[in-house]
Amino acid sequence: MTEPTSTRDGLDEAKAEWTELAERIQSYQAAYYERDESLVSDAEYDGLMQRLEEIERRFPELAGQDSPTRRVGGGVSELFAPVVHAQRMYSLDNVFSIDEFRGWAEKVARDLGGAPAFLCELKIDGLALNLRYENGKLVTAATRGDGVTGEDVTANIAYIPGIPQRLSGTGHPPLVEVRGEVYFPVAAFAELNAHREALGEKVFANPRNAASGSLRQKSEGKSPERLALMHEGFERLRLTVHGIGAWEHPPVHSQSEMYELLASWGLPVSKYAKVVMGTEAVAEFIEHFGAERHSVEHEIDGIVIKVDNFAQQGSLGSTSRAPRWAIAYKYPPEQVNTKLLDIRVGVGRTGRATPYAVVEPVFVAGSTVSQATLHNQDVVRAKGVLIGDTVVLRKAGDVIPEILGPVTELRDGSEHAFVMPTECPECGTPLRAMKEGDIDLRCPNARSCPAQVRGRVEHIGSRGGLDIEVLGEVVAAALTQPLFPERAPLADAHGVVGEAGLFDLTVKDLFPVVVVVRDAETGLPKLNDDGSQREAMPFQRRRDIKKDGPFVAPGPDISNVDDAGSADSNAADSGSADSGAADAGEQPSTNKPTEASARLDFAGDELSVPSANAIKLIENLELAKTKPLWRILVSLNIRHVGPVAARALADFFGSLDAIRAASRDELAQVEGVGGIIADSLLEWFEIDWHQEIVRRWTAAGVQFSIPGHPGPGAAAEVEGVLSGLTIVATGSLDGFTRDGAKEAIIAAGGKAASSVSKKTDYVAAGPGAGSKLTKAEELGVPVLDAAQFAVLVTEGPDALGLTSNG
Ligand SMILES: NC(=O)c1ccc[n+]([C@@H]2O[C@H](COP(=O)([O-])OP(=O)(O)OC[C@H]3O[C@@H](n4cnc5c(N)ncnc54)[C@H](O)[C@@H]3O)[C@@H](O)[C@H]2O)c1
Repeated sequence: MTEPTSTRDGLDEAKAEWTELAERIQSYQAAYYERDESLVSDAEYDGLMQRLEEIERRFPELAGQDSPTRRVGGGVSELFAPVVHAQRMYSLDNVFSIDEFRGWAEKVARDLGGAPAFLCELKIDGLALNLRYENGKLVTAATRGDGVTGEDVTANIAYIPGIPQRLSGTGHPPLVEVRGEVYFPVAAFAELNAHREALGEKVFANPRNAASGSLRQKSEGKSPERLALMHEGFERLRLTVHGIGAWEHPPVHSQSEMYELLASWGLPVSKYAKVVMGTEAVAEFIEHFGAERHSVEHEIDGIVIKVDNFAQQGSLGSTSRAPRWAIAYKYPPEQVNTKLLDIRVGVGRTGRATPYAVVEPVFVAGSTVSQATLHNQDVVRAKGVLIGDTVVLRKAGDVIPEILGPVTELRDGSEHAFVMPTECPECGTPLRAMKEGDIDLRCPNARSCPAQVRGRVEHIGSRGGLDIEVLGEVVAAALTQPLFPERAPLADAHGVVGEAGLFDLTVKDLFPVVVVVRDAETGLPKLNDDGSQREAMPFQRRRDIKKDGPFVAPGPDISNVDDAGSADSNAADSGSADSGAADAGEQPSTNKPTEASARLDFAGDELSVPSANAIKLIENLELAKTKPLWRILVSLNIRHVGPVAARALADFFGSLDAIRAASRDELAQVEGVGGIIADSLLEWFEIDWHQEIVRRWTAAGVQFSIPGHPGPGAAAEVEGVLSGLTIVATGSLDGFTRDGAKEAIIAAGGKAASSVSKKTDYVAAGPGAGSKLTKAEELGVPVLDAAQFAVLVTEGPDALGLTSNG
């Protein structure tokens, strides 16, 4: 028996899916076009549209006139009078890869009988506007609406700078429709949002929604403050023209020529548009602006590629939704929606308590994001996010992810506000502001808060400190074990952790223990791609590794633990629920820090198979004792004393004793030190437990002086390729951090100065260099780029073949 046609081909299922999709898309369109809210991310929306198109390709009978694929999304709100466009306004079809673009270009070339010239433009993420000029005078301004009828926003347009009420020049046609995009420059968007927030107005999630929400406003019923805010919005909007509508017999033959004509009439056209031949040139344009996306003053979500010639545009025509002579290439999204699962607080090296968002893991701009910092409780309040909200998360390139705000329309009442804890989540000490008026809260227990000790120990091992390969975040955590600090290798006889005992450690102290991996600066647990906490066991011995299973500790203490599962459940019940790492108990994971694993150490002295890491750490600590004085100074974790200040202090004074003996003035006058660092040093020396660190490190053999240094003032000159030369580094130099550039100069025997004078021999300048570069040019000081600078610090000035200043 043959099946009925409809079910045989899966038409019924397809129809059900189509209906559901179409309804969802329509509800998203209503929120987006009418209320300026994005209930889902653009990428998700585009995905739904693509799916709808796919279904319609298989079942063309489903693609009726009312399909979202056939219509220009958008409508006309009752707030505004309707305006019928003289010529229809279109949307654009999309491609999401260069290959897809090539496919489109091939089809166009086939239809035209040859490859056309393409006009490449930035796709501005704003709001489409239609300006109707009659004999050179602006008559109406309207939004796109459904493409046939738009909303009359003429009154508001008058306030937007750069939109002429009357065209300049001559030769204006009786009627011309000019189309363009109204947008917020990125900087203006941030400022507008700040003002809106201060007035208790809804904050916009992105510049496109802000442009639409700002333009589509009425003055009726607004308080004077809100009217002022509305006008501020208008005045910050800008227009870029990107097309024409009705115009009988335009006097030019191509869109690019037309832009020249419109510009001559005083209309704002884009400076980025470019006519190119061939798909490779288009691909280059796409790649170029993909990399330079953030150097453009407005948001772009892609590139629009148009057939430049009007006659060719005409022969290709349009569908009911979009022209066939243009296509939008969309860049991968930088903004996504996800769920805010929780807001937790981390404590970093300096004791700062930082709220951070735990979100449902989501892939954006090349990686999976599962958390984002929220800086402090004011920021949480300002963003208006509640735990349980759907939030907009943005990650642009390599920039750290940021929560932009909530999607308030999706709230169901189950969300709740974040309350900033009053106590340090890691040690329970009451948090407080460092200074009056300081919004950041800190844990004042600098001495033994495990979070702070862990951060300091990691800093000691870092490249800018003693540069100890094995002493990274994992080992630092293991040495200070937050779940059972009193059992940590760095705990003293009273169970208090601290770095004083670092150089007294022996291999025996380094027992296997499971640790939660955390960030030293923020104290936030690092997460795996699936959102679970990252854990590690740095001192695992070979025989501890149980085949095919999680780690189980040997030894008498855990003889009753037969598998890791029951060890885990012990941990969840263990009495340390209020310590920071107790979070671990909430995460599904096989390797939780357990009391059993934290204890296993004391299984006895026998370390028949010691951990390779443990041996390496002890060896490296031994070597570190005689590292250069500046590295030892950095390792003391004195506020503001980084590698540059530490080198200056070490070179000038030659020993920690001499630094301690110096007055504030003597410290402050050293080049690269100054008042703030001098104060910080004096404060540091006053604290007992800091003295204790120095005493114990000294007793363990750490060298706090430069052998043979002649004493304060007689800085031991480093001999090198830059001896006798003064160099200023400014701007961002590729391959060097700011401190790194100075360090490189000093290490090569040069003097790293911070201001440019006649005595300066070279200035190395990268992007962002400001007045120093100008000064260098005025004084005729040779200016080097990053590549030349790299040669200078390694091979010296001769290798550059340049003469220095003077
Ligand atoms: N997140 C949501 O809920 C939601 C809902 C609806 C729409 N959207 C977004 O809007 C898109 C659909 O909107 P659309 O129909 O306006 O299409 P579109 O924004 O993808 O492209 C068409 C528009 O691009 C604009 N544009 C910008 N620069 C241009 C240039 N140089 N040349 C020509 N046009 C230019 C024009 O205004 C034109 O109308 C979706 O792809 C999605 O990104 C999102």
